Amino acid sequence: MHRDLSEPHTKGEVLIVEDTPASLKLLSDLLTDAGYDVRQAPNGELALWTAQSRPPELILLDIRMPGIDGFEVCRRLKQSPELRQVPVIFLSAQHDTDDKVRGFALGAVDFIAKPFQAEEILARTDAHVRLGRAQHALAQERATLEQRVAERTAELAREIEQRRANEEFMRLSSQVFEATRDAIVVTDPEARIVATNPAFTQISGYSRDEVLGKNITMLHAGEQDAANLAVMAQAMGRSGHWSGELLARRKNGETYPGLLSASSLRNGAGEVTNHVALFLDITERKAEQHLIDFLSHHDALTGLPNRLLARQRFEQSLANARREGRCVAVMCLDLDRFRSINDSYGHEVGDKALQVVSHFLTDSVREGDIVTRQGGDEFQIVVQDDAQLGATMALAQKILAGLRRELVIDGQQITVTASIGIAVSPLDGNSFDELLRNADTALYRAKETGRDNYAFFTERMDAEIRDKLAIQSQLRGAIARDEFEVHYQPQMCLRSGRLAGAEALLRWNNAVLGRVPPNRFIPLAEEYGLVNSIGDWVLESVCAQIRVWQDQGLGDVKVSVNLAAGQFANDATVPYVESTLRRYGLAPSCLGLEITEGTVMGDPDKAVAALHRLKDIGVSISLDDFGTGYSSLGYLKRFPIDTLKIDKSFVDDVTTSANDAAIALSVISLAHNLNMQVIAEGVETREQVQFLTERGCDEMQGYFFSRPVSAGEFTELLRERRNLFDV
Ligand SMILES: Nc1nc2c(ncn2[C@@H]2O[C@@H]3COP(=O)(O)O[C@H]4[C@@H](O)[C@H](n5cnc6c(=O)[nH]c(N)nc65)O[C@@H]4COP(=O)(O)O[C@H]3[C@H]2O)c(=O)[nH]1
Repeated sequence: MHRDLSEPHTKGEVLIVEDTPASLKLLSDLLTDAGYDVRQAPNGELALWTAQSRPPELILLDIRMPGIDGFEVCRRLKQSPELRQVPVIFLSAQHDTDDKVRGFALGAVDFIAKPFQAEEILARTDAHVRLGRAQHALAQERATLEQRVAERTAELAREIEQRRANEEFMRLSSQVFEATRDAIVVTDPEARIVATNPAFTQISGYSRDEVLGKNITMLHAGEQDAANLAVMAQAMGRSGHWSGELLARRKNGETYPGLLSASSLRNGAGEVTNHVALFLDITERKAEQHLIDFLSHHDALTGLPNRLLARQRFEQSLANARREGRCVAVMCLDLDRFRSINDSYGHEVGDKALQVVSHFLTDSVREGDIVTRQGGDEFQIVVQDDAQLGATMALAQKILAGLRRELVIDGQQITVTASIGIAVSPLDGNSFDELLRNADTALYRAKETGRDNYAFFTERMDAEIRDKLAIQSQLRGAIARDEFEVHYQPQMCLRSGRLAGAEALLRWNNAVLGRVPPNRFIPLAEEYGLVNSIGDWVLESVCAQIRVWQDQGLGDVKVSVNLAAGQFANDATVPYVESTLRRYGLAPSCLGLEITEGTVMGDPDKAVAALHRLKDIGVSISLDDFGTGYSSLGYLKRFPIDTLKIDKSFVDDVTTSANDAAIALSVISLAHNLNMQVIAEGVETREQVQFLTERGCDEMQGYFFSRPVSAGEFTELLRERRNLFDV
């Protein structure tokens, strides 16, 4: 309820408290006339109420009044916070000193003695109103000042708090810079190093002083990782930030993978002031990652690839195999009665056995083959092979034989056998899962047939392969066991009607396999590398037999011997033929060599040279199966061949098929044009004989004249000089 005195519009507002109406009027009129705003109160209670309702600037207070007197009014005024400052002038009798003392004690500012003197009243009123106003203004100014001081103090306190917070932040930043495990490198805009932290020294091996002022690229691995560095430089130029992996180099020259986060700092004008690089040595993290990758792709017990990785590699193998026209075989291998190993020796030994087996398998396969384990005692092997599946079979046998040998684990001997199921792509499927499923089916068959065994998924293949395997194992000892015999098929000269010679045909009679036709075992002998020793044996037998016939006076019989592709390609064949003829004292004209069209056309240039070497010995050469392949006439001219042999397949229908007749005829005229002889094989009927005779064929052989017969029977033929045309 303070009045606003900033712009006083009266001389002052005065409350006059006087119980004597005449005095009250006198004072009131006097002051009103003097320009004061006057309020009146005739007793103490009203005085307090009036003052309370709006504080005056001055109170003229009579002391003696009925009810509460002036002293009490003054005392109460001084107790009121709103009115305490209002100056009080007591109105009292002239000489009452006690009143004055008491009045001043209560806070009065002055006394006006009765009877009133107008000038005194006006002077004192004026003085105290002015004084009050001055004091009020002073108080207001002080309050404003105090408020400003308080505001400034608060502002300063805030500034101090802000500065303290900044300092705390700086202290924290510097602690972070010092204590962080990330290396921090700060450079100027030209990438020259201006600051580093201790982690940088720890990671790179460089002290701060060693790198200050140097270009930050000195910390990079260089050439090996140039591409990444270029990517980073580009990103920094574009966006001012890059994070990723870089290969860094330590002071000792060692490189290490770092995880880097680089940023450019800019000033208010947007210019780059610094670059900051944070990086971590992630060598260990990488190693852990590799381990995790390894474990997620490998079996933890054996370290072999797991199904996931095996499938990936299988896909590659299959793609390669398709490109090269090869096969991919998938084997499922299961250790027989493995549970009993666990039961008898404990799981620890069982685990070790699995590890030993996995090493053994890994050592047994060829590079590029894949061995995997998919838990338990089951292993899978992916084998790259050709259509003959020789490598697959050899591997299966090698594994079975190798495992059969006793394994030594922790000093204990453990016998392990295995069963193997095999499926082959493309015949048995083209996906890893399908082949595994089929190999698994084959595995059950291998187990059913007595374990320690292998089986193919396709039964036909299984039978074929078993058959091949049996031939292979029997063929090895066939010469030693004297199981071979040479039969001779007469070859007739059509002009003279006489026996011109014979073709030597090999016969194999094996105790286990019985009679095996040469068409079956010769290609396998080629495959297993046995054809040279067998061929040598045939040549030796034939030469020995010719020697016998000559010694028996049965004439110069000319015998044609079949030369296998392996023999033809073998450099040792020519010297062997030569030395054998010499050993038996035979003229080379006694011997003919039959080479198939397929053999010479494989590599015709090489064949020309090889044929010349044979021809130089003096033996005659005939080209077998002529017409079945694709002989180039150009080469035929260059081959030093004596005789073309019309294949049985043309002879068969020579009298019934115009085509075959035309072919036979062409072969005959071609041979004659090239100064070669013609012999037809597989002649079975009189009509064929007649047809070929009429067309000028020189010689013939076939069941019409005689089947291939033993040396003994052929000796009889020679001796009797039987006319075979009359059969
Ligand atoms: N149906 C029928 N067949 C007839 C007739 N006349 C002959 N043959 C058979 O036809 C084959 C002819 O022999 P090749 O074309 O040289 O074909 C031979 C030859 O390529 C190969 N061979 C036989 N002996 C040897 C040998 O000592 N060394 C080599 N490298 N290969 C041999 O085995 C093949 C088959 O020989 P073989 O089974 O003895 O079969 C022989 C023979 O027994 C006939 O009128 N009708």
